[in-house]
Amino acid sequence: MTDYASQIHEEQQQVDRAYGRLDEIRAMTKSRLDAVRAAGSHGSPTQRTERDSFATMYEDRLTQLRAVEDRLVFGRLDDVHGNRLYIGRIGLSDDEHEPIITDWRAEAARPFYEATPKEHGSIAMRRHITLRLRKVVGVEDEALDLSSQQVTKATAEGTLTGEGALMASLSSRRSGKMTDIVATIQAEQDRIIRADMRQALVVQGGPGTGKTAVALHRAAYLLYTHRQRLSHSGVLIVGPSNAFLHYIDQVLPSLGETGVLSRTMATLLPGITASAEDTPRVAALKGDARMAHAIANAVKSRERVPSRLPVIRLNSFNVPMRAADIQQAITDARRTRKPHNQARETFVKSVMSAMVARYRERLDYDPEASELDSVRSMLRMNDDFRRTVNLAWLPMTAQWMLADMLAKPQKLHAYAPWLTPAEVDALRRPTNAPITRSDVPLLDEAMELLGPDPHQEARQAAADREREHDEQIARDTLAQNGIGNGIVDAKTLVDNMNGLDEGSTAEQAANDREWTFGHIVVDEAQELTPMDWRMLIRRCPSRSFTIVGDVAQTSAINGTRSWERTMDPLFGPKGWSFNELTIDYRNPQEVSALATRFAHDEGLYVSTVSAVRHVPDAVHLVTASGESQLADEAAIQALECAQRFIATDGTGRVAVIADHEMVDEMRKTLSLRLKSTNANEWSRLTSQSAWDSQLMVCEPQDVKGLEFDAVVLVQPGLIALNAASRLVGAADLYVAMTRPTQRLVVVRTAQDAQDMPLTA
Ligand SMILES: Nc1ncnc2c1ncn2[C@@H]1O[C@H](COP(=O)(O)OP(=O)(O)OP(=O)(O)O)[C@@H](O)[C@H]1O
Repeated sequence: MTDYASQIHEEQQQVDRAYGRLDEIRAMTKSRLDAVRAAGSHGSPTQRTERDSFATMYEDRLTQLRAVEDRLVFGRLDDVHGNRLYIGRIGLSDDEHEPIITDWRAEAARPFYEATPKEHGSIAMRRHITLRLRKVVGVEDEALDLSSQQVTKATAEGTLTGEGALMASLSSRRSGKMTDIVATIQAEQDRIIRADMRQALVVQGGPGTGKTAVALHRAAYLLYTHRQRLSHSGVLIVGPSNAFLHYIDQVLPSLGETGVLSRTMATLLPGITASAEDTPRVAALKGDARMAHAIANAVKSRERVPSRLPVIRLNSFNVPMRAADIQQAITDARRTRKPHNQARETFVKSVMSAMVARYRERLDYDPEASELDSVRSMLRMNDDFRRTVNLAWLPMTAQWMLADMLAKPQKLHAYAPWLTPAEVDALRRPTNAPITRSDVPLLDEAMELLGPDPHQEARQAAADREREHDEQIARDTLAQNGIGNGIVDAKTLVDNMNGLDEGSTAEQAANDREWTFGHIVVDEAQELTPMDWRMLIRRCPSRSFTIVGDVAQTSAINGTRSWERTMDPLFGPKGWSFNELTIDYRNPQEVSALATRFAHDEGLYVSTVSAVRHVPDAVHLVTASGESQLADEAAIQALECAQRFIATDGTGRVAVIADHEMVDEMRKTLSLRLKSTNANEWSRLTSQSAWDSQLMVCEPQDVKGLEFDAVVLVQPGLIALNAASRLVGAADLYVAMTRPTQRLVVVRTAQDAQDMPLTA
C-alpha cells in the first residue's frame, strides 16, 4: 500500500466510525419513535398528546439525521501536539461522550476555515477529506505550520497539495440546485458567516463571490449558535424569485436546518397573492418611501366629519348629529393610538355617548338607565346614524383601500400630491386589477395602519379564546398527573393537538402578518425599494439582518446603488457593518474579465473581484449574418452548449438569455432545431418542469442569483435599448454575462456589436 493509499485507508476507518454512530443514533431514534407510535391511541387524552409531542420530536430528529448523510465528514484539523479533530456537518460523540466529529459551526472548527500559515495558533495542518457516498476517495492537506512534524509527514505521504477540493466543487456540472459549501468555506467568507448578529451586516460582492452561499451558511450558523432564541422567533430568508428559492431550497436542510421560512417579497404577506408585475416605472413610483404618506393620508381621509349631518329621531325628539361631537370622537379614537379599524370602537362609543348626551339635554327629567339603553339601540338600528358613522370612520380592508386609491385619480392626487398628472395616470388602474409585486409593501403599510380586518379579527379572537381554554386544561392535567418532566409544556401540548409542532415555527410565522423574526436574511438586497425595506424592518424590530447584494446588479429603478444611502436611514450609521467579498468562484477568469470591463465602461460600481478558475475558450463572440438569422444562430450555439454540458442524468444547465421581445421566437426556433436534430433529447428536455429544465430561454430578470454551465446571450444591445434606463440595462446585461460557470456565448448582429462593443 502506498503512503497515500494508507492515508485513505486510515481516514476510511474514522469515516466508518462516524457513519456507524450516525446509523446507531438513527436506529435509536427510530425505535423510540416506533415505541411511541406503537402505544397508539391508548391511555388518557393527555398521555396521547404527550406521546404525539415526543413522536414529533423524534420525527424531526430523524429528518435532520437523514439530511446529513451526504459528506458527513469532510475535514480534519491537526494541532502541533498531534491531536486531531474531525469536522463534519453535525457533531457526533460516542457512548463515553468522546467527540467523533465536531459540528462545523462550533468554535473549535473555526480554524478549519480561517487559519492561515501566518495565523494558525496551535493548528499545524488542515486536511480535506473527499467522500463518494460513504467511501473516502481523496485526502488533501494544507500546511499551516511549516515547521511542524505533521506537515513533514504529509509531504512525505504525498497528501499535501492545495486547493483541489475547492476546484473540484467549482468545476462540477450544475444540477439546478445550489449545494452547500460547508467543506470549502473560504476564510473571508467564514468571518462573515460567524459575525455577531446584533447589528445588520451588509455583504457587497461581485457576481459569483458566494454571497448567497455565505448568507445561507450564516443562517445555519446563527441557528446553531443562538438556537434557544431563534428556534422560537425563526429566521426569514427573502430571495428575488420563486425560481431562486427553489434553487437554494436544499442548502439549509443539508446543513441540518429545516425551520427557516423562505419567501419572495411578493409572497411575504399571508393571504395575498401578487400575480402581476408592474412596469419598472410604476414599480419605482410605488416603491418610493413617500408612498407611506400616501397610505397614511388615505387612512386619515376616512376619519373625517361628513359634510352633511342628519337629524335622528329618538323617541319624539329630533336630535341632530353635530360636527363638534364627531370631531371630538375622532380625537378620542386617534388618542387610543390603535390602528384605524380597532380605534373605530372608541369612535363609535364616543359618537354614541355624545348623541345620548344630546338626547338628555332635551329632557326635563332624569331618565332611567333602561331608557338610555333603548336610545343606544335605536341609534344602532338607525340607517342615517349608521351611514354617517361609516362615512366618518369607515372600517376598511387594505386591499379595498389600495384598489380604491389607485382607481380614482383625484383621490390619488390628494393623498400623494408630489405625483405629476402623468405619474397619477401611470398608476391608475381598475378596481378589479390583479395585485402586483409592488403593491405588497403598500398593502402591508395599509394593514399596519388599519389593523386586522374586523371580521377576521372576530374570528381570531374566538380562536384565541378557545386556545386559552385548551391551554388551561393542559396546564391542569400536567400539574395533576405530574407528567411532562419539564420537557413538554402546556403550549407544546396544545400546539401538538392542533398540529402545530415546535418544528413549525416557520409555518406559524408564514401565516401571521405580525410575526417578528429573530433574524432576516435578504438576498439580492440591492433590488429592494424603500417601501420593501419598511416592510422588512417591521418584521425584525431587533434589526438583526444579513443583507447580501451587489450594487452593480441593481435593476430596480429605485433599488440600492449606494449601501450607505440605503442603510444609514434604516439602521443608523453605526447600526450596520459593511463587508466585501472579492473572489469570484463561479465565472471563469475570461468571463469575469469581459463582464467587469463592460460594467466599468457602463459606469456601474463594480466590486474588485478576482476569478479563481481559468477556462480556455470560455468566451465565444458570434456575429449572425443578419437579423433574420439571429434566433437560428443563437439556437445553433445553444444546442452546441447543450451537447457539451447537458447530461441525461439531469446534470448540466444551459440558458439562452434574450430580450423579452425575442423570447417567444427564440423558444420556438430552439425547439424546432432540437426536434429536428435529436428528437429523443427534444422530448426528454421538453418534458422537464420549468423548475428543473436543463435548457431554458429566459429574460435577464429571471436569472438573478442563478447559475448555469453555459449561457447564450442574444443581442445584448436590444436588451439595453429596451431597459427602463441605461443603468438598468447595463446591470441586466452584467447579471446575464455573469451566470455561466464554463462558457459564455454572445450572439448578435454586426449592428448590435457596433452599438455595444464587447471584447473577449
Ligand atoms: N467557498 C466555496 N466553496 C465552493 N463553492 C463556492 C464557495 N463559495 C462560493 N461557491 C460557489 O460559487 C458559486 C457562486 O456563489 P453564489 O451564488 O453564492 O454567489 P453570489 O455572490 O450570490 O452571486 P450573484 O451575485 O451572481 O448571485 C456557487 O456555485 C457557490 O456554490
